[in-house]
Amino acid sequence: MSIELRGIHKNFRGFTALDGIDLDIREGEFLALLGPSGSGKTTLLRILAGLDFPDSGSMLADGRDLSAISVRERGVGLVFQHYALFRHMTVFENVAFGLRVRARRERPSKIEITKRVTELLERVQLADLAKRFPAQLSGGQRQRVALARALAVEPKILLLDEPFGALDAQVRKELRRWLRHLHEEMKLTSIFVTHDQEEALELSDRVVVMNRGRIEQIDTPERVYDEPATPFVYEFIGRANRFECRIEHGAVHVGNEILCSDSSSNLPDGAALAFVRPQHWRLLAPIEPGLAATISHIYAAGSVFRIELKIAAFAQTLEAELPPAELHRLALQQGSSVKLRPQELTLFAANDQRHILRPT
Ligand SMILES: Nc1ncnc2c1ncn2[C@@H]1O[C@H](COP(=O)(O)OP(=O)(O)OP(=O)(O)O)[C@@H](O)[C@H]1O
Repeated sequence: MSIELRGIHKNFRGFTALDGIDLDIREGEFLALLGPSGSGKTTLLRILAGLDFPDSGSMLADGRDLSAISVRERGVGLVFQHYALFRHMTVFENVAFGLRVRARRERPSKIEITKRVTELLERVQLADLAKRFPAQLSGGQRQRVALARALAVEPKILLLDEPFGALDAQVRKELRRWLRHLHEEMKLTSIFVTHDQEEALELSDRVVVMNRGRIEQIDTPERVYDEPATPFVYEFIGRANRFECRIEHGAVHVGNEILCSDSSSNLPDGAALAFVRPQHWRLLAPIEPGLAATISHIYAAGSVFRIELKIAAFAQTLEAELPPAELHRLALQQGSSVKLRPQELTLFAANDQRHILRPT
């Protein structure tokens, strides 16, 4: 099912939860709604599910007015963070529930229900646990039951609200990969709410970054990370060093220092925000030109080292990231003096126009 949202607004007693949402959801895609707490993700999902209604705006599903289609007819499968499984029913009965309560003329036969539920339990790798009750399952298993139950009614669209939010990191990682495979195998259209950027980037075809009831960017995971459309997206996705700066004749000034300059670019003069990712700093010997900095801490972080630096010229702590070989080659340690030069820098000038500079 494809969905087209235009100008969706939603207020709760004077508080604007959604502030003009325009969004096209394509058939077969996996879309992540990503944003901080309170940005409107759940409200948007509830509106799509038909559990809530917008104050204004239009919604079309395959060209039909979605608001005129009842919740049942919308064909949505819903999975929430807190698995609302029926405690007194077995896994099998939980999954069969949505089919058994259908009106007689729409209800599949008993044999068909058994066949469909058995197939689904195999798909979610729970066939062996069909006779167990929810209390006898792990959190991850319960969420797979919740998913099988949502899928039993063959939804046209699957809506998931932080379905793995309550699970520990390892189980969460496994389940999200598994969910991605399931999405492809079953040719679903899925919308997944999360405030975990890693989850959104790993899972989805496109990420919708939300902030204060608005969409900041809709793009592929690569592009929201490499080419953030706004300062908010830059800081929300991935690690970032942020500078308030001034642009004068192609030079980016921070305090009395020059972060980089590129006279060939047509940067507009004036105030701007500059961002540098930790892995985009070059750390150089103190005799080289660049920002003078002192290493205040070095942390081992898996396959890289995170380096905290203090800039002498202005009160700011920065973060750089280096592979171990580079750290050892430069013989860097706590207290070392270095010069810093950005290899890549993103500037948001007045009117939010974005410029990506890659000084040589
Ligand atoms: N029924 C309601 N009554 C009043 N305010 C509400 C209601 N539902 C949501 N809100 C408010 O609307 C805003 C958006 O809420 P929403 O649940 O959509 O955010 P979210 O991005 O899903 O956040 P979280 O990640 O914390 O779940 C919040 O400030 C919330 O307090």
